Amino acid sequence: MASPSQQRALHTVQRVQGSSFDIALIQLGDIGTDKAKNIDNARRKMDEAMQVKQPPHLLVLPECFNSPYGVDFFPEYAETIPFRPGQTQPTLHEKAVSAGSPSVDMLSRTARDHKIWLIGGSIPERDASTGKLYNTATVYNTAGDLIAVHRKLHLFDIDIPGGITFKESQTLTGGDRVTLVDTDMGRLGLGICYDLRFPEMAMIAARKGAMAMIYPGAFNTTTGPPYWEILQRARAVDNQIFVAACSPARPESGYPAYGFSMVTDPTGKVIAGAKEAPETVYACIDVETINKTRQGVPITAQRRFDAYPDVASGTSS
Ligand SMILES: NC(=O)CCC(=O)C(=O)O
Repeated sequence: MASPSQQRALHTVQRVQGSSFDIALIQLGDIGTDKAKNIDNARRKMDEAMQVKQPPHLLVLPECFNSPYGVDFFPEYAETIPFRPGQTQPTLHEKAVSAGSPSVDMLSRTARDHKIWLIGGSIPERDASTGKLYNTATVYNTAGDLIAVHRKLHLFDIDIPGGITFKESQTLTGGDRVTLVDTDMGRLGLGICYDLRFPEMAMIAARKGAMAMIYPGAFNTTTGPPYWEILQRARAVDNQIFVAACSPARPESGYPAYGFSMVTDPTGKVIAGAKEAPETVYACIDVETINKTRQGVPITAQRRFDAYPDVASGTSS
């Protein structure tokens, strides 16, 4: 016999609150060793992405957009970000642009100039008080205020003989929390690249009402083909949410970023995507698709937490 709370859950399909919005993933090319050039290039590509008939409400950049992706580069390219994880008040635009981080300065100005929401990919971050380095995504509202950061939680430490060996932990420290961002459009979950492999983050975000998981990323030509798309579709289907992941384009040399930025809907269908070359990917995150998917296949209301009590039930708030 189901308990009263299970009975209630059986009849309540979890509806997501929010409004539909357009997203653009900027698959940047030419990320090189000249940091100022990387920052200028990102700004130019974002300006271009806004020159369409129906400009997007949210822009997303790739992982490590201001620096080559490599452990030896992180200490040199790291910037101190004027926002601490867990901070509840935004860092206002004026403070963000005067804090001495050229990347934050550019991102904050871009969000404000275009009056858009912006997930500024990620950059190597140096914590001002501990000196530790992180791989960190920053988020801006339409006034250019810095409203959230996500420090990559799971560091990319892998060793595939004959494929790729990478050890972010040689120079980086992992973050310590799942990041949810409340926007005008609704709640978003945020992860960075390797975080995509850990279903718990997306599950927690979805149970707490996120309508999409957004991942700045940089898979590579070894792990990209077998894993990049299927991981995104799995996160989307398991949680009946949208998933968007933004990569750099495939470079001629250096870390072989995979490309293939894409947006997946709550049924697991890839609704927009790029190939290897630089490109901006546009898609609509439609709340009603989430609600329709959940009504048709009501797994959000059918979970049997009585049978797996060690898995937290989460909350829709
Ligand atoms: N930048 C990253 O975290 C890469 C993750 C990756 O390639 C993977 O296979 O996972």
